[in-house]
Amino acid sequence: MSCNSTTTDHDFEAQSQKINNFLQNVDHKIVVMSGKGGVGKSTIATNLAVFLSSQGYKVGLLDVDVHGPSVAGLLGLTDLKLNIINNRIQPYSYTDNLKVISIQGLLNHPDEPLIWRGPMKIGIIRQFLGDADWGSLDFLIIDSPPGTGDEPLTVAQTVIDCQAVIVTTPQEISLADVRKSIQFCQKVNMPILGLIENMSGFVCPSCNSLHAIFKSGGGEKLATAVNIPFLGRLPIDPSVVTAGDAGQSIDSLNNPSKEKLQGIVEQIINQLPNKKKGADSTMKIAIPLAGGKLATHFGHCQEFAIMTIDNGNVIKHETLTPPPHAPGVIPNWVADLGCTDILVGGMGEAAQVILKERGVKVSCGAPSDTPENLVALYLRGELVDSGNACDHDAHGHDCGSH
Ligand SMILES: Nc1ncnc2c1ncn2[C@@H]1O[C@H](COP(=O)(O)OP(=O)(O)OP(=O)(O)O)[C@@H](O)[C@H]1O
Repeated sequence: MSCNSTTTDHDFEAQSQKINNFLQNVDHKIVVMSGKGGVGKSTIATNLAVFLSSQGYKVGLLDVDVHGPSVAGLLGLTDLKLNIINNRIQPYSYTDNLKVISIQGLLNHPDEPLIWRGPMKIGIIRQFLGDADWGSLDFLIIDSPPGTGDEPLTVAQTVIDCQAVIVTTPQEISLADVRKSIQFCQKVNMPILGLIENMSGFVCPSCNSLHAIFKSGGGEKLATAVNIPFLGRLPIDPSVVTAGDAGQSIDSLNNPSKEKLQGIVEQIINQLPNKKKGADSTMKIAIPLAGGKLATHFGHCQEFAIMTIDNGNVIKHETLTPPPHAPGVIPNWVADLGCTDILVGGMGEAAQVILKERGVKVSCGAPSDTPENLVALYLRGELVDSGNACDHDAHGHDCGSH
């Protein structure tokens, strides 16, 4: 192996580690795919992200359609520019709950075409995942270009636990391509959350009756035939085009399309294994303290702040003394308290393993600050998990991991 390839392998591994660190802090990863172009995949991905974030979930929306990014335009961000700080991409905060990354934010001009081959596309998608400060998320929604090319394949191979939502229109020609998408998901072992039939009939604005212009019901029949959940259908609605062109979400419409999409979002949430997590759930966050601020020595801290959060508000703040330090005792004590999350400076790997096995989300790399400030940063998604296990050799101390 040449020196160059060793360096490249090493860089790839290092980036894979960063990607996995990020993904560990995302509860649900969903890629929106379609077999055919122009079926409304970006419209659905973008609006799914908007609807979920307006329900209080922390959502990241990632546009991996390198050649035809649409997400920024659909959100009215035609002059989107992404900042890079310390070599890390800063997602655009559309709202407090919705962060967005699209290749468009890195172009000099929105109309500039990208003439890229596979490896470059794979590289930028991996950077969007591993070298971006997303913070922790309830949902990562990924808008993929149509078909089964480099982009969906990179997502399937890189985003562990990713699930697919497939969008189709009712015509046979579109359904034929969707069968390919379904087979693609099966081949790469990516679970399918379900199928959405878009542009399913036209509701006449004058008489309110439904006209099956492109037929209707084909998507549902296909979903039943291949035994995947049918998530719902959206009719052809001229106001969806007007809203999309104006950079407004379907949430702003107050018409049947909004209700239909709301129903689809509920179906998606119902399909998720962990659906109680997120906006409506209560969180219990543990923070090791010394002198009222985060203690860097997790295993030997004086006390723990235990903050209970309900719908984004701190409703209880306790200060508890942990049991004496011994291998595995403190991580299990934190889990026994019912904590859902723990914020630490660094933590030994063994302690991290115990906590993760017991369903406690670990966020490393928190600065020495008061629990109130740290929780506020964490809830805003601004506390970035460094993923660092404690380096014992460097610090010469015991983090309570053994
Ligand atoms: N239900 C709908 N009713 C009417 N128009 C719609 C509907 N859904 C999407 N559209 C419109 O169809 C066009 C294509 O939508 P969109 O860009 O979301 O498709 P896509 O599948 O992501 O396309 P691409 O192949 O470029 O990725 C847009 O103008 C959008 O506003």
